[in-house]
Amino acid sequence: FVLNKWRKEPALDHIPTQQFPDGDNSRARYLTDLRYLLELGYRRYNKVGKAFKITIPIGGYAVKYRVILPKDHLEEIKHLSNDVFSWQLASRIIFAQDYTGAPDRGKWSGKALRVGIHQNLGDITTQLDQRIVEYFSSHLSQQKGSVDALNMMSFFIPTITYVTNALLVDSRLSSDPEWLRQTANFAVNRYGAADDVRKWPPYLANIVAPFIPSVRRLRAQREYVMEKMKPIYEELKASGQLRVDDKKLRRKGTFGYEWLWGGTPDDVTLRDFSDTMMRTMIAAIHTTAKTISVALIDLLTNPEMVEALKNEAQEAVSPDHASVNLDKLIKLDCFLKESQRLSPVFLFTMNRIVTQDYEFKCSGLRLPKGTMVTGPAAAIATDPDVFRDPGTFDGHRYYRMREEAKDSASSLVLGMSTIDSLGFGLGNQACPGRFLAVNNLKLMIARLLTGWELSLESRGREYKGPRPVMAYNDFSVVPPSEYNLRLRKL
Ligand code: HEM
Repeated sequence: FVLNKWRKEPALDHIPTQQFPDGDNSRARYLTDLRYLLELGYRRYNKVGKAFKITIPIGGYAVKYRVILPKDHLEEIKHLSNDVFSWQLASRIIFAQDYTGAPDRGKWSGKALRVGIHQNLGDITTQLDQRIVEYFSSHLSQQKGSVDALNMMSFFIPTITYVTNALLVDSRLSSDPEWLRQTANFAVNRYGAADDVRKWPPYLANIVAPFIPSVRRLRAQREYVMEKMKPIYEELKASGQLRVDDKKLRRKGTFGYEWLWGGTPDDVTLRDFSDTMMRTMIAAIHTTAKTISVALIDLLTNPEMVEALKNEAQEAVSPDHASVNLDKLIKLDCFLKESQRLSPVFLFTMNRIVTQDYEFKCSGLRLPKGTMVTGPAAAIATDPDVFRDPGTFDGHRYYRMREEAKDSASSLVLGMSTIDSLGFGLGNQACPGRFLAVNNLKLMIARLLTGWELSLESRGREYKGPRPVMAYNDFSVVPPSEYNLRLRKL
């Protein structure tokens, strides 16, 4: 069986392998130093138009290599359909879904989410702001001069869980503490279950999986979501909204489940609908929490930026504090873009599995069916031919770039994906929730900057040192937990 499995591995001998030059290619090295490996391969191969591959030394993956594509190859595949370069299949492998039982991606869900967010973004932003204010008011000290010190991920995960839930599902669920606890846990469990499964060789993983505690929890959570979504699903089905011919009207709604519903196929099942809700939460919560935690560390280790962003935020918040004009938060947008450039949540994005043999038009490179490809997001973002002094954090970098290139300034905003800015992926399978994420991030930071004096704390003392380099576990950033956010109420 093992030999058979090996033989089925797509033949990739024509693509060079990048390894760590000192010969330590262990699992531990891969998990902690992947950024370096990708940068080496990017400079050596991608920069001269060649693809390279890296071994994935983690058991349980159904593929052995990741093929990292140069920019022109990524441009070629960015609009190819999910049926040819499939994110759905890639995520099945990355999260060892066949073993863990994590929910699969519905074919319609990305588009439904993207269109729903696009059509409702104004209302979404108003709701987000109200929920953020509400959450901060009830979870942070309100007395002038009082001080809170918070572990960022421990604070922002529940904040974003609450805010996202209040937007996606109505108060039946968003006011239920058990639902909030479970939704905050999905993402951790999905990664944890995949890691636990991969400790076993693939031929044993299927037998062992049902006994692994994290897998059992994930499977139980999936059933829990379905049970909780059932009344909502039945209500939506009975409402006959899917029979409304005008697609625009179908996708209008106060809550995410309504506009998502508008984009579902007519025969969507309860399983598919509840899996989509679960996957949306998984995709939304930890990514946004990591991004804001990293950004606040970047901000508070660059004191000159704090003043600039605070002044801008004060201009953007209305005199009665009732609303925030996001169009005025240009410097904040540029700052967040720089933070994402240097410490993206994912080292690579555009993970896809090729579903048929494919030959690139731009180079003639052949990829056999079943190959996993990806785009070197972090390496491109630190390429000196693209960014001057790329290793330095420069909070005004994108502001200057936008001033210098007025015609293309719109492509430099945080939510826009381009080949040099792959933090949210690229093309028709790029993150469908990114404009919501961007507005959420800006609102949270603007509200924090105008309501509190912010600083960093390390080991109980104010931290005034340099910006720390962010660590990665496998391909995902780990905001350093030794820095707490200190807030003094203004
Ligand atoms: C700063 C926060 C976020 C980051 C950095 C991020 C990043 C990404 C990336 C890189 C992808 C894969 C795209 C590709 O490979 O081309 C993705 C997919 C996705 N994102 Fe986001 N995202 C964020 C927030 C959100 C939010 C708030 C939502 C929902 C409201 C969301 C929903 C999704 C969904 C549904 C997918 C497709 C994944 C799937 O179906 O498995 N994301 N995101």
